[in-house]
Amino acid sequence: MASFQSRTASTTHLWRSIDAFLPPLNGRNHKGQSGRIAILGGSEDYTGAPFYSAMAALRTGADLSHVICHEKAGPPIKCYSPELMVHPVIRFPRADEDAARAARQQADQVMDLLTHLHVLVIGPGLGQHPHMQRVAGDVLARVAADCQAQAEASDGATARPTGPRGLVLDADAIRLVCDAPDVLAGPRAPRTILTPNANEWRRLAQACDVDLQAGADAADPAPVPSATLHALHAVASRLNAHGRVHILLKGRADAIVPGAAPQDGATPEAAPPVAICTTQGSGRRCGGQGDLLTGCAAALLAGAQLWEAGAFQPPHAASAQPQLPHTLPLPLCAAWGACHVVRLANARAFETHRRATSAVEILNALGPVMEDVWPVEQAPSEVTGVRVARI
Ligand SMILES: NC(=O)C1=CN([C@@H]2O[C@H](COP(=O)(O)OP(=O)(O)OC[C@H]3O[C@@H](n4cnc5c(N)ncnc54)[C@H](OP(=O)(O)O)[C@@H]3O)[C@@H](O)[C@H]2O)[C@@H](O)CC1
Ligand SMILES: Nc1ncnc2c1ncn2[C@@H]1O[C@H](COP(=O)(O)OP(=O)(O)OP(=O)(O)O)[C@@H](O)[C@H]1O
Repeated sequence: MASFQSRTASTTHLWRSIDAFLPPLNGRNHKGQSGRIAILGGSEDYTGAPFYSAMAALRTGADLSHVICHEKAGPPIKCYSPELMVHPVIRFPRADEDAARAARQQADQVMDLLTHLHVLVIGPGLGQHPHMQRVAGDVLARVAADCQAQAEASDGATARPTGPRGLVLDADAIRLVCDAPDVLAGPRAPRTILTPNANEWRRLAQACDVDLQAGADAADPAPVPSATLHALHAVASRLNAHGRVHILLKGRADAIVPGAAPQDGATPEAAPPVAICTTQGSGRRCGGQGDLLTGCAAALLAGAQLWEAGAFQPPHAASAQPQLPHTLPLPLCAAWGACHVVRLANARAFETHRRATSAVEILNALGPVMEDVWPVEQAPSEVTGVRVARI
């Protein structure tokens, strides 16, 4: 069995990637060009989760952050923050309505809202109500199919997909993948990061028929045991055999593993790159940290995809296609960067708030942490004074 640990991605390469695809603050971009994100989640019971996710995306540098939620979640989320655009388009069907039809119609409305967005997060606060799951499952399948179809249509042409080409799936959305493990199987499926916690991971592995006990060695001293890394690779490969799906397993050390990527020219038995994040957080394990992580990952994934499309190149750049000095998958780098900053924000919030640290303090620490990690070096504006001209 190949050793995954020996192929652990060096953080130097991870840093270089994230440095490259963090949207530049050069005053040339207009609103939205550094990332347009939506969170599909938020139900009657859970309104905090989509708020944390959407706000974390903004604090990580995305320009626009939407929440698409149940009608009863809309008012509270709108009251939490004026910065979020909240669309409470999901409602339970009336007794005289055809439930499947109502779900389809609401999914249509959601799809309309997704036009021109870069990354969609599904799951935070979605809940397990069959109607919420049905609408979200329909949206997931349609985003996957649209991305595939539009990528095929644009081969050799300049047309670009108009819906999200990146997905982050967490919490209750992991159930959707468990129920339909082929939903992301296409060779041009959206680049997807699944972010299971230990509980969700067990469910996902079971749905993919991957035995978590195979090769398990209780004496393995690695932060993430080799058997777990193999299982992560097996599950990601089962979900997509073309390297489009990455799994970020959260825990004491976070592990990010891509599925098989035959297009990289790697031999089938070669081990894939793996990123492990052991950045010091704190002992505080309050709810909502996973939600913050999804928003950060979405913003960084959007940046990565925009960078790849040449969106951050200066005008008249010699090449529209930027290059990295390595072949680490972009979602791997984005996911690792998100783990790193959320852990740092946890540690920073804990310095002040100690046992009282909760998700809102971690959210508020994200801005200072982003500035520590990626300082903004100079004022973006080229305007140095006021000029009055006669016309
Ligand atoms: N403010 C809000 O609005 C928030 C809303 N949220 C939303 O709530 C919804 C449900 O999310 P969830 O996490 O409670 O459900 P799920 O993962 O099924 O856990 C069920 C059981 O699994 C276990 N367990 C959990 N983690 C584990 C671990 N690491 N390692 C091992 N075991 C673990 C644990 O059981 P225990 O072992 O303690 O008996 C737990 O009781 C979802 O929509 C989410 O987005 C949250 O994001 C929080 C903030
Ligand atoms: N034992 C741990 N030690 C240090 N950091 C951890 C630990 N467990 C999780 N984390 C950090 O917290 C982040 C969120 O993981 P967690 O397991 O709390 O997710 P979750 O249960 O899905 O969260 P949520 O409450 O938002 O649903 C992880 O990415 C990781 O960085």
